[in-house]
Amino acid sequence: MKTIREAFHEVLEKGDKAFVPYIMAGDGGLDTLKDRVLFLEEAGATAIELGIPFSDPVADGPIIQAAGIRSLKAGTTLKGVFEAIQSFRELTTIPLVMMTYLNPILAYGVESFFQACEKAAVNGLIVPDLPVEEEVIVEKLAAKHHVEIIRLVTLTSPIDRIENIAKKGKGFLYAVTVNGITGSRTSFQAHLGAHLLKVKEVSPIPVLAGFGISSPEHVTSMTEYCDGVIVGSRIVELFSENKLEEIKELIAASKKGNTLSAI
Ligand SMILES: O=P(O)(O)OC[C@@H](O)[C@@H](O)c1c[nH]c2ccccc12
Repeated sequence: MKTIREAFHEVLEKGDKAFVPYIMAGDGGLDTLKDRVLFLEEAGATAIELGIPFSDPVADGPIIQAAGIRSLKAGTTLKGVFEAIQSFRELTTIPLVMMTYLNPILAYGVESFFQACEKAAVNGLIVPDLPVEEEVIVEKLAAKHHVEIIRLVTLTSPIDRIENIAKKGKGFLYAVTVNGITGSRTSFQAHLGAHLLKVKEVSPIPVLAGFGISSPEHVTSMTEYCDGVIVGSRIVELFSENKLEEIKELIAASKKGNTLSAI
């Protein structure tokens, strides 16, 4: 099993860019999780971001919210997700990054949560409603159980704050590309490329762009300015429509020598 650093190093050294798909755990039933993870790994994902369904997902757009509701209706629990991961984790080599709001972690018990992460070999954690200033709540336990906290920076963060966050950051830095919630966009701000280059300049760890990326052309053009992309809503949508070939095309666009022209 690779660490986040090893997985990214391998990809970037080849001249490819990283591709991290987001899936909602338990969307389609928890038994689909293994197949989806293995499919994404086979298709060339560098790591997988695994969402935990939550009743009040403030940063999620409509597609991911709907996936969360489907998953909760299917009876998904955090405990169930850990058990599912454990059951197939040995078959995978790429890192798993869990994305959850703070509340489910507190409800599970912070220490038990990190113990379960370690047992299931979860490498990283994204907690969108955990401000850097309050990370002390989880920092020590995360380190003890070998879970890297992935930090987010936004378009409106001043560059010195971005630099601070990047320097404290582990794994990779998540550069949010739009103001607002997750979900597909047709266009991005004109100065986004310059912003991403600036973030890259101050970050000692790989910078991945995420939010709104939904086509192979987006992937190609975004990766000109950073080390890779995270795609959520579009992947969730394509899985629910069973359009697996389109998922492969999205991932392939992050690899060197892909034939798509940038937009
Ligand atoms: O769905 P999009 O626009 O492709 O964006 C990725 C995003 O879904 C995923 O990383 C994510 C899902 N929920 C989140 C909450 C906060 C930050 C990030 C996320």
